[in-house]
Amino acid sequence: MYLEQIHEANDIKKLNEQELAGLAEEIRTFLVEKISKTGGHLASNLGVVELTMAMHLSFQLPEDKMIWDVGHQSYTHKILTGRKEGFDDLRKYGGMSGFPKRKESDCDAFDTGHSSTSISAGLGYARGRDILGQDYSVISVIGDGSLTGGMAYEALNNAAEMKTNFIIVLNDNHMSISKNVGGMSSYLGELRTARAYTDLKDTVENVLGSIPFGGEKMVRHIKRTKSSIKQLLVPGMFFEDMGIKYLGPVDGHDLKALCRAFTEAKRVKGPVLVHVLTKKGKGYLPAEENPSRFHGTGPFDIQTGEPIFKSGKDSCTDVFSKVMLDLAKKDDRLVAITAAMEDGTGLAAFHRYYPDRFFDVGIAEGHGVTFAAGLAAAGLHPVFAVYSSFLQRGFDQMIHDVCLQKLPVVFAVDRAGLVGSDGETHQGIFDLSYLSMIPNMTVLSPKNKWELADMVRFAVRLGAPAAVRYPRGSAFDGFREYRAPIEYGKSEPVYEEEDIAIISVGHMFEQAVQVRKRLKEIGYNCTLINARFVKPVDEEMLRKLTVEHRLIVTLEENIRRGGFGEFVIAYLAGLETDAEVLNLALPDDYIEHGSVDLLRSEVMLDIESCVARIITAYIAEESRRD
Ligand SMILES: Cc1ncc(C[n+]2csc(CCOP(=O)(O)OP(=O)(O)O)c2C)c(N)n1
Ligand SMILES: CC(=O)[C@@H](O)[C@H](O)COP(=O)(O)O
Ligand SMILES: [Mg+2]
Repeated sequence: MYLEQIHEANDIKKLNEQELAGLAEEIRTFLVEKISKTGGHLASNLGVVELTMAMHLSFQLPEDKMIWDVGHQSYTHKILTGRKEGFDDLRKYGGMSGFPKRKESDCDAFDTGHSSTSISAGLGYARGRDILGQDYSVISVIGDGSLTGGMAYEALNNAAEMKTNFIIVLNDNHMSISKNVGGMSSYLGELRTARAYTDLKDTVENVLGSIPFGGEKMVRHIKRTKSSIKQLLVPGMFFEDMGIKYLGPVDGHDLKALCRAFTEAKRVKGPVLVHVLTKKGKGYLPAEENPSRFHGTGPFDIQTGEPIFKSGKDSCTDVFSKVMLDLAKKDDRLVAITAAMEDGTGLAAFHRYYPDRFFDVGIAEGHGVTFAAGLAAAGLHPVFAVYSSFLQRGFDQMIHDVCLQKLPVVFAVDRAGLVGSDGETHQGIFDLSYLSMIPNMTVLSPKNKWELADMVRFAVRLGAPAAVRYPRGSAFDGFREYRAPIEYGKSEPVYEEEDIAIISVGHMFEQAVQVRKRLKEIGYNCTLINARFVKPVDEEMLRKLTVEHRLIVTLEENIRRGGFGEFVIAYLAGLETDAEVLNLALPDDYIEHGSVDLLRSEVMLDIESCVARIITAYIAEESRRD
């Protein structure tokens, strides 16, 4: 009933105190109902309902700029800025994004998706405002998990120096996706109990102050000095010492306290950090009890919290998870690294069985890569399991720290290709390009679950930098009998005919089989090769194909630029051959959210489009020859 009164930004300011309490409750019910149907990031959103409401009560939109780190917690912000109808199509193709998008609303000040960017972007806004002589507030909201990312510290360091008015909200729910890790997390843990420090401060001051002859002087001295005692008495010293005013900790579910804190924050000249304590999953018991499971969820039953769709098949992540356990049993030098994604990358079991050989470095992919390089230099066999789009953060480290020294780090690149509903920021569509261009890097991609297992084993044995890339979701379980041992740089012929040859990269194999089947039904002869290696490419195979084929088709779920197909074109251009090459790859663009099937058809990479494009190219090639 209160939600009905929210049609656009700032409408929330029309509600009174009692109505606001009702609104918070309605928002939570709304979120649980909607996300139980569409899936989405539930737990983080339930945790920031009051925080978001307080921000919307305290600031003016779209004039003031709110920047949500990662942005997975921006659902209440979307509701309060007139987008509640969008939740029926949340993260569906053509529907509302699960992250802030400037193109979606003028109240979304900055697009996010990858972690730890909000302070940098906010600071940029704040300085831009100053230079242009404008007057608005900038508020960056960053979680305690995202505060494990290096960019956040680079930005804090810079903010402290710039001294411009800038509000940083630290949403501390004591959780990343899994348990938060690291020294800053422990420090925040101490600040969380700052109530105790405040009490202690009062007690110490009272006791000392009551000492006759000099007690008050001691209190004044303690307050002035930067001693460890002061550290005990003043929470947030880390930030304060840097030059960033610290306010808090504030109960993140107490709307009045939050609004008071923002009023205070607005008065501060220079950067200020408001430390807010929230509970991830608040208000929905299954999410409160298991925030990791409800961090990002598919559709679920509200009563039980159980997922509605359960795939009977192993995911690629499951396969990787099992191989790692098997490898660890035989190789006591094998170590595993994750950047805050132990569940998502399938390393939770490894963590349980081999806690001393497991490292969660926090949301710190760049550090993770160089840390792995160090482990390798020390004689260990590190495997860094990481999502394709997040590994973009470790690009220089792969070049400079791993490959230049030929250190044997294995990259298990999960979520490669289209990931679906997370959209533009999370599609793993650049890795074949950025991995293949690095000297000394070997790049493999499996056609099915058995080959995935074989490739991980191969990569660990290789003793040189190697990446194995595989997609989100179910692993293809066909073609089990095609399991010839992996040979360095060698592809795998699956069907050998003539006229048309399809070279398929990794998980596109399942679709390539279907494409070939259709072509055969129409009357075309068609060879099918599983590339296996994206680097080095099997050049001998390419040369052979040119002899008996008029059209060579490459199929990959990566952008065309710098991908496998582009290499094939360049290589064949250097040979004396008449064979034409058709690259079936992704366009030079960002690809939005939606189901993978829909997205593939949108970019003409679904079965029907591939068949049509191949026939068109073949006919063009025929007429060229005639
Ligand atoms: C660079 C990067 N690495 C990993 C992720 C995946 N990720 C999304 S949210 C999240 C946890 C963030 O924790 P926190 O900031 O505390 O927010 P909370 O979920 O607790 O609300 C992680 C690891 C990401 N989005 N970006
Ligand atoms: C917000 C974020 O970056 C993660 O929560 C991501 O959405 C996880 O994706 P998966 O669902 O593929 O694990
Ligand atoms: Mg958190």
